[in-house]
Amino acid sequence: MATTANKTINAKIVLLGDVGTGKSSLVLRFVRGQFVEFQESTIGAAFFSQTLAVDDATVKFEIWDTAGQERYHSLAPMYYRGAAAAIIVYDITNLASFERAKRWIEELQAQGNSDMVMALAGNKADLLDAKNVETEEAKTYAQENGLFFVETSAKTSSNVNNIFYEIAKRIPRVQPSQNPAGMVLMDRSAEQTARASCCSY
Ligand SMILES: Nc1nc2c(ncn2[C@@H]2O[C@H](COP(=O)(O)OP(=O)(O)OP(=O)(O)O)[C@@H](O)[C@H]2O)c(=O)[nH]1
Repeated sequence: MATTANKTINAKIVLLGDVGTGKSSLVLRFVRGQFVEFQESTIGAAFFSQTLAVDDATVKFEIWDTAGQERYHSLAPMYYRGAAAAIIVYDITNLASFERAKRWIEELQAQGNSDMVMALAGNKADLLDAKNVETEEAKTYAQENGLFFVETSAKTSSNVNNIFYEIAKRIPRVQPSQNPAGMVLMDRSAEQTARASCCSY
C-alpha cells in the first residue's frame, strides 16, 4: 500500500564566526544534546549530520562546523559554497565578534548562493551580565540584511533547536538539480551506442 511519505530534503549548512563564539558548542548541543565547558578549538572543520522533521518535510542537515581562527579563513569557501544555509555566530559578550559576523555576512552576500538561508546567532545568551552587543542592534542589522536572528545559548540550550528549525522551514522545497559543476565524461563508444539507438532524423 502506498504511503504518503514526507518529502526528504538534504541541506548543507555551514557555521561561521569568530574564534570561541560557540559554533562547535551549538552543533554539539543540537546533534548530541551535550555541552562541554572547555570545548577545544576546531581545526579546519568538523562534519556532523542531524535530521529534523518540520511540518511538510524532513530535513537532513549536513553540518559543517568551521574553525574560527583567522588562519583557516581561506578554507571557508569550500564549506559555504553550495550550502543551502549558514548560521553566522557571534558572542553577545564580545563586540569584536559581532563586527566579525558582519564581515562574514558580507562575504556570503558577495560569494555565497544567492538563495542561501542565513541566520545570525548571538550566542552565550546565558552570560547576560557580561552582555556587550545590544539585542536591538543585532536584530536591526539582521532585518536590514534579510537574516533570521535569534540569541542562543549552547550552555542552557536556549533557542538552539529553534534556530535549526526556523532554517529548516525556510529552505526551498524545490532544490536545484544536483548537476556536477565539472565536465561530464563520456566514453566515445557509449556515445555512439546512444546515438545509434536513438532518434532517426
Ligand atoms: N557560557 C557559555 N559558554 C559557551 C557557550 N557556547 C560556547 N561556550 C564556551 O565558549 C568556548 C568556545 O566554544 P566553542 O564551541 O569551542 O567555540 P567555536 O566557535 O567552535 O570556536 P573555534 O572552533 O575556535 O572557532 C568553550 O569554552 C565553550 O564551553 C554558551 O552558550 N554559553
